[in-house]
Amino acid sequence: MAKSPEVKLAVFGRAGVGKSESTYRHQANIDDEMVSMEILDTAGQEDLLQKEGHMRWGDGFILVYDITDRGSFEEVAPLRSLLEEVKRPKHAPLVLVGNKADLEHARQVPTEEGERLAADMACAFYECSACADHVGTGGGVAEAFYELCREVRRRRAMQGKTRRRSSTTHVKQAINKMLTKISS
Ligand SMILES: Nc1nc2c(ncn2[C@@H]2O[C@H](COP(=O)(O)OP(=O)(O)OP(=O)(O)O)[C@@H](O)[C@H]2O)c(=O)[nH]1
Repeated sequence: MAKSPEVKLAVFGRAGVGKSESTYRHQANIDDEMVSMEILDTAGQEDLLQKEGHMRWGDGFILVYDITDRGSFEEVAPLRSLLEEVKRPKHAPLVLVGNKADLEHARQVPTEEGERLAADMACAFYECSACADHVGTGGGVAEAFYELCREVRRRRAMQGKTRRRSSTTHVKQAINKMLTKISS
């Protein structure tokens, strides 16, 4: 089985949304590849400088809100804007997670709103329950991490191709120059 390089993932979200419970597994077999993830569980209370530092550090990002806390949902879009600013001109791979899906009776954010926000941010969306003892919400936490790893890998593969293409272009240009010189 192939061994892939480490993927650095950072989990962001308001205090209490369930980020610690989300940092769940550090090695996984994803699509027949062993992926080791370094997962940073940021503190909900960190200041701007710390947030920016963690955003620069990460390869991929999980933005978490609590479906029973509308305020935590409203903090997602500003987090995403900061992420875009820090990573510009690149777009950082991310997934959106609505946690505490087991607390349906206390829901404040409808699933459709989460889906809409994810569509606006062009990322995958999961509603899940990070509670270890909760069974039945489709194992969303692990799947969210796996999908993020896949997205990081897809981007790396694309960047590799672009780099290879551009270095081939340079070689071709150099050969053309030499040939022009020789023939003139
Ligand atoms: N019902 C329910 N409770 C959860 C879930 N995930 C986390 N919790 C609870 O929510 C509380 C806060 O969870 P944490 O993981 O500490 O939250 P956090 O986002 O790491 O908070 P900070 O470290 O303060 O930023 C804890 O009591 C958890 O047990 C969930 O999916 N369902």
